[in-house]
Amino acid sequence: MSLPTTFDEPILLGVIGGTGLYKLSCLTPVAKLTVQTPWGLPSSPITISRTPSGFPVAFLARHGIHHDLTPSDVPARANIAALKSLGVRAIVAFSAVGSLQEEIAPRDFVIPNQIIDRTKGVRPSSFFEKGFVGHVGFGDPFDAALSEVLAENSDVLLGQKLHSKRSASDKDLVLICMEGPAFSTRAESKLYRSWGGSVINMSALPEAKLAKEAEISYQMICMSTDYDAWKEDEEPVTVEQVVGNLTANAANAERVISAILEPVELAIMEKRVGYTLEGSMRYAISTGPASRNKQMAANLDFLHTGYWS
Ligand SMILES: CSC[C@H]1O[C@H](OP(=O)(O)O)[C@H](O)[C@@H]1O
Ligand SMILES: Nc1ncnc2[nH]cnc12
Repeated sequence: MSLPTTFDEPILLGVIGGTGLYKLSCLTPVAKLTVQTPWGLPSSPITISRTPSGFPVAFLARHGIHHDLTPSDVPARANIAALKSLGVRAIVAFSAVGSLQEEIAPRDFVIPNQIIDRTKGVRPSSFFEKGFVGHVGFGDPFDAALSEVLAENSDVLLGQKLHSKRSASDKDLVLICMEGPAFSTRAESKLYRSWGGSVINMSALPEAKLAKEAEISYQMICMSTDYDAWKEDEEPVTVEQVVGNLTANAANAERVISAILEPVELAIMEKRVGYTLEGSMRYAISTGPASRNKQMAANLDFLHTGYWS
């Protein structure tokens, strides 16, 4: 059945699916949008569905619906800009991750609060470039209010643990984002453990940075699929292991998705989530008005309409 290709209401919540999550199977799609942006097309068409109480949710498959994009090739700027253009205020992003700590078992879920960047500078990582320079604060890469709503509502796993930082005194949950596509060596994996890494993936960056620049609240929910390569008594991770654990744990992923969508939508409607960054980019520009590149200014107007025009 072909779906409508337009949708006229603002869509406040976006979900980005990672490896193994190519659609929101708990919801029925009501529209499928192809959104062109100044940074190209997103990884996939954006599917709109409604939650049981009628809130629209926008879903995007990070690697494409057939998983044909490597982590380095994901058009993250187009993905974030496309969601922003639909009115999205908050993004819940899913990711398959390796565990760097014994206590985070494969199939556990993790809501990290910090990131260490181990990408290699090959991914366009900002909407701001030469000719229009802007700087965004990234000390706290994830949105604390969104993270709290997710932590409160995700503890629905059968037989597995949810790891989240609920108070200032809890240990940081640090996500290492590496370039890939090859997995880490054993030596790298041990190095990341010595840095305090909790989990590792190839996808949090630049997604999280771009969401900040777009003034969108962003939090990643990670599903652990393996112990990476640091465990001497185990074979290092393979993609079969990742996919096997994702498949075996699909019911828990569904449970988490079904449990979080409505509380997050409600938090956005009540402005508890999705508004902390509003207006922050307006004053984050270093280039003087007369010296700004006109094409870039036009592109940025797609993201933040009227801020600098
Ligand atoms: C297929 S294993 C490595 C791959 O899985 C994760 O993808 P995503 O974060 O989109 O779920 C990881 O980041 C790598 O891209
Ligand atoms: N060990 C690992 N390293 C990087 N990305 C991953 N995604 C799932 N497992 C991973």
